Amino acid sequence: MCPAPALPSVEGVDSLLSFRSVSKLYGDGPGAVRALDEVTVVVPRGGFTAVMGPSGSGKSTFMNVAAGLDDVTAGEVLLDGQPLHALDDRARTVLRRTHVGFVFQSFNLVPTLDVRENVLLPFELAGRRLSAEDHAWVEHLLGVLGLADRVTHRPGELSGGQQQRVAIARALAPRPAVVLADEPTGNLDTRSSREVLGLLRTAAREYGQTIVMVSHDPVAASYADRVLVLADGRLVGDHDAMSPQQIAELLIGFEVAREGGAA
Ligand SMILES: Nc1ncnc2c1ncn2[C@@H]1O[C@H](COP(=O)(O)OP(=O)(O)OP(=O)(O)O)[C@@H](O)[C@H]1O
Repeated sequence: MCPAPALPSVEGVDSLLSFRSVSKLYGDGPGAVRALDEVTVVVPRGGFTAVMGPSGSGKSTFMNVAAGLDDVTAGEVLLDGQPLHALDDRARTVLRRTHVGFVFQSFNLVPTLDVRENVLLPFELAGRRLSAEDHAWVEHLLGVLGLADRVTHRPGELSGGQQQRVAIARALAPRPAVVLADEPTGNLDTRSSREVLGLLRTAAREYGQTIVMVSHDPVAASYADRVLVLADGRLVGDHDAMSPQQIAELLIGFEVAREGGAA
């Protein structure tokens, strides 16, 4: 299996995604919600980054903005060196198709396509023929994710966890430069979760893919080599790899500080 295609490095460092003072407001006037508040961060190529934080802290907004699915209110986002705000919708779509794989909280599978067709959809959309290595990688993913005996089933015939695994296979299949995964293990049992997390770690370490994963789960985040913490739209933590216990303590610390601040 060959690594993800090499892409030019950005800004002198090998960064794939960077946020510069990014703010995102929903609505305006006194009722506006500041979902991201002056977030500045550089995500290096080939890293596995977990994004954590309480409900409503801005994690999904972070992912949507990173992918150019949502516009920022202030600041800028660069994906593979390209400032997203400077691209029109078509150029953003092309950039996403060539560089980004998604695992959404809602799996966004195509109900009329079977498992294999769903997994191969990114190739179809990009007009890309599968190489022998692509075929081998897709079969490997279907096997590791426990989907080999489900390839002709449609999403409606699968459990929630199986659908989630199809979404993960689809995101990883074309070996995109960056995979944005929002709670990718949310519907999975312990064993399937470990397999998915191991796969994401392999994608980063062995194939140089950049993984950004939102999770509430300290065990899931402990597979990452970096942990970002958001609270009220602000980046309040940026840590190297930690154990599940350390992550749990960190999150409890932030909760206590917030409650103290709110009291
Ligand atoms: N389309 C929208 N319109 C208005 N407010 C929004 C919209 N999307 C998100 N928000 C608000 O922005 C803030 C951040 O939301 P976001 O979904 O990014 O949080 P999150 O950390 O992903 O939450 P969760 O863990 O519950 O999924 C929240 O206060 C939310 O209510």
